[in-house]
This record gives sequence, structure tokens and C-alpha cells, in this order.
Amino acid sequence: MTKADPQAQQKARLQLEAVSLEIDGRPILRELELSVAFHRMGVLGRNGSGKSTLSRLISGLVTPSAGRALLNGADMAADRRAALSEVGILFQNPDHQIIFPTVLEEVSFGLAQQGRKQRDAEAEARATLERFGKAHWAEVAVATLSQGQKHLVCLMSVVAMAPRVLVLDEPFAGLDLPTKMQLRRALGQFPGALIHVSHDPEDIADCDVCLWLDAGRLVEAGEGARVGAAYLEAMRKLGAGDDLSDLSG
Ligand SMILES: Nc1ncnc2c1ncn2[C@@H]1O[C@H](COP(=O)(O)OP(=O)(O)OP(=O)(O)O)[C@@H](O)[C@H]1O
Repeated sequence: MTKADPQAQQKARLQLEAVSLEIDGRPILRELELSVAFHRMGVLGRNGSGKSTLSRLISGLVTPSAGRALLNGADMAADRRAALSEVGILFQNPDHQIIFPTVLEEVSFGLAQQGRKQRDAEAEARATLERFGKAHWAEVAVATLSQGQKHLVCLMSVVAMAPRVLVLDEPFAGLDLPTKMQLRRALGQFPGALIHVSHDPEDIADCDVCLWLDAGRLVEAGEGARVGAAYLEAMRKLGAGDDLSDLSG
């Protein structure tokens, strides 16, 4: 991911204090312990390792079964309204995010939720569409867009709310190369802190910090390039083997 102008770089702090999460008695995240400041954080892990669950937990959409998760010192699950300005999440599947018929309504919604008058929310939403070169999408029915285009609508919706931290769950999934390049540039200019979830170390190559999850456990956390390289080597070893029991899940 392209780095933002260092002058404009804003950092965030993520604290995970003995965080565990069980769903229906099954451990999904296990005793995660971390305190780190970052501008760009990558979260790497294989399918089913717990990356999406961790992003929801950091964003306050799920509460841990044990322990505490703090973003910039605050528990996002405790005050949902305050969390709207603190953290924005882009889900892996746009169909889990989109609720309104047109692009303008979708992008305006979060802004109105933040307390803006409808007219101001729509003006800000139009300005965001303009910034992404998509002013002509305002009245378009979301249902008529492709999956990649819907992904972009979701991204514009969260960016419009200007949260201090943006959590992106596989933002490049299903995007064609030019769209991915444009999106990468747009994200590079996002002045706030960013958490980027991916299974591909190349996607998060420029992150200053990287977490590596495996089966709900933190394998490593530290300098982005170092953790990314260690992850890649481990994945290549697994990929070179013939043992099908190594397949994720
Ligand atoms: N609501 C849920 N109910 C039951 N199990 C769940 C639920 N959400 C996640 N899980 C399980 O938790 C584990 C981690 O899932 P998660 O989606 O967080 O992984 P991931 O690393 O994001 O995977 P992928 O890369 O495939 O998207 C999986 O085994 C999944 O089946």
C-alpha cells in the first residue's frame, strides 16, 4: 500500500489485553496480547485464521468473551455512536454492508448517523463520490453494480465518515487491476490510521506493523516487512508440501 505523506501521518494505538472469543463454545480468537502504535497495520493469516473476526472485534461489532480490546484507549463496543467517528470498517462482502437502494443514499447514511442534517450529509456524500471520480454514480441503483463496484461504494461510504481508523477486510478481493491500483492510491492518501486484512503479504507490503494470525492465535506481531517475509516463507513451505492435512480449516 502506498504510504501517505509522512507530514500527514496519523497514528493509532491498538491494545489487546488477553482477548479471547468463543462462538458456540468454539474458540475463534485465543488470548491475544498486544499493544502497538501504527499508521498502517497489516493483518495476515490463512483462510479461517480469525482475521475477519478480529477486525469486527477491533471495530466494536463483537465483544470478546474474555479480555479487552482498546482502540486509541477506548472500547469501541461500549459506545457505538462515538465509535462511528473513531473507526470505520469495510466488510469483506459488500452485501453485508449495503442497505440502501441508491449509491447516494448509501454513502449519505453513515454521515447522517454521525449527526449531520440530511442535506449536509448528501452534499458530503456527493463530494466523496466526486473525489473518487464517481459523481455520475449518485442516482445509480446499487443492485445494478458489479461486486467490485459495490465494494467501492462501501469504501466510499466509510471514507466519507472520515474515521480516525479505517479497518479494511480484504479490500482488493475481486477487483480488476486498474481498480485495485486506483483504490491503493486512494487509500494511500487516507490521512488516518489504517488496518488492512489480507492473506496476501504483497497487499500489505508497506505497512509499518503487521500481525500474523493462525488458528486464532497471534504467531507474530512486529515490523511489517519482517513479519510479512516470515509469513510468506511459512506459506511457501506449506504450499510446497503434499500433506493435504495442511489445507486451512
Ligand atoms: N458467526 C460465526 N459463527 C460460527 N463460526 C464463526 C462465525 N464467524 C466466524 N466463525 C469461524 O471462525 C473462524 C475464523 O473465521 P474468520 O472469518 O474470522 O477467518 P478469516 O481469517 O477472516 O478467514 P478468510 O480469510 O477465509 O476470510 C472460522 O473457522 C469461522 O468458521
